[in-house]
Amino acid sequence: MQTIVLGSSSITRAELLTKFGVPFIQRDPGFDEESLRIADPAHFVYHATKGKMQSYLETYDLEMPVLCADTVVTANGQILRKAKDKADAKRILEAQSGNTVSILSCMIYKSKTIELIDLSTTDYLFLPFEPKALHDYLESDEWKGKAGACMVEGFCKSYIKEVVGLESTAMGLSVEKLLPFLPL
Ligand SMILES: Nc1nc2c(ncn2[C@@H]2O[C@H](COP(=O)(O)OP(=O)(O)OP(=O)(O)O)[C@@H](O)[C@H]2O)c(=O)[nH]1
Repeated sequence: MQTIVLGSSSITRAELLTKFGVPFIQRDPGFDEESLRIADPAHFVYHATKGKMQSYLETYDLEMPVLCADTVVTANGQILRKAKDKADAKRILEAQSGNTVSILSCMIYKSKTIELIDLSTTDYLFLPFEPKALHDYLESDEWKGKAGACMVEGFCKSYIKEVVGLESTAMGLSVEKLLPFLPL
C-alpha cells in the first residue's frame, strides 16, 4: 500500500492508521481551529478539517496523498473540545457523565485523483462516571489533547451503556471508511 501523509499531529490518529496497517508519515497541518467561530458541531468539524487541508496544501504538494481530520464531542447541544486545564476537563467530563454524547469526526483525504470527505458520528449513552475513578482520571493527565477529555477506549469504556457507530470515529479517524479509497 502506498505511503500517505497524515496531516495531523494527533498521536491517536497515528495509532489508528498503524492499527489498520496504513503506511504513513506525519506532518502537522499548521491550522489554528481557535480562529473558527462556528457553533454547529458538524459545521465546526468540517470547516476545521477543510482549514487544516488548505493550510497543509499551502506548504506541501500532492506528490503524496494527504489525510486531515477534526473531532469534537457534543453533549446537551454544546461543543466539548480539548480541555484547557484540569478544572475544564472536570466540567467537560461531568457534562458527559450519565448522558448521551455524540462524537463527530470529519476527515478529508486528497490525492492527485480523488478527494474523499467523510463526516461520521458515534453516539454513546454513558452511565454516570464513578467519582473516585473520575478523580483518578483527572489526576492522570491522560485527558490532555483529547476532544471532550474523552477516551472511549480508556476511561469512558466501562461506562458505555449503548453505542451506535465506529469506535475509530469516536477516537478521531473513521479509518474503516477510508481503506477502500487508499492506493494499493
Ligand atoms: N485516545 C483518544 N483520543 C481521542 C478520543 N476522542 C478524541 N481523541 C483525540 O482528540 C483529538 C481531537 O483534537 P483535534 O483538534 O481533532 O486534533 P489534534 O489532536 O489537535 O491534531 P491536529 O489534527 O493536528 O489538529 C484528536 O487527536 C483525537 O484523536 C478518544 O476517545 N480516545
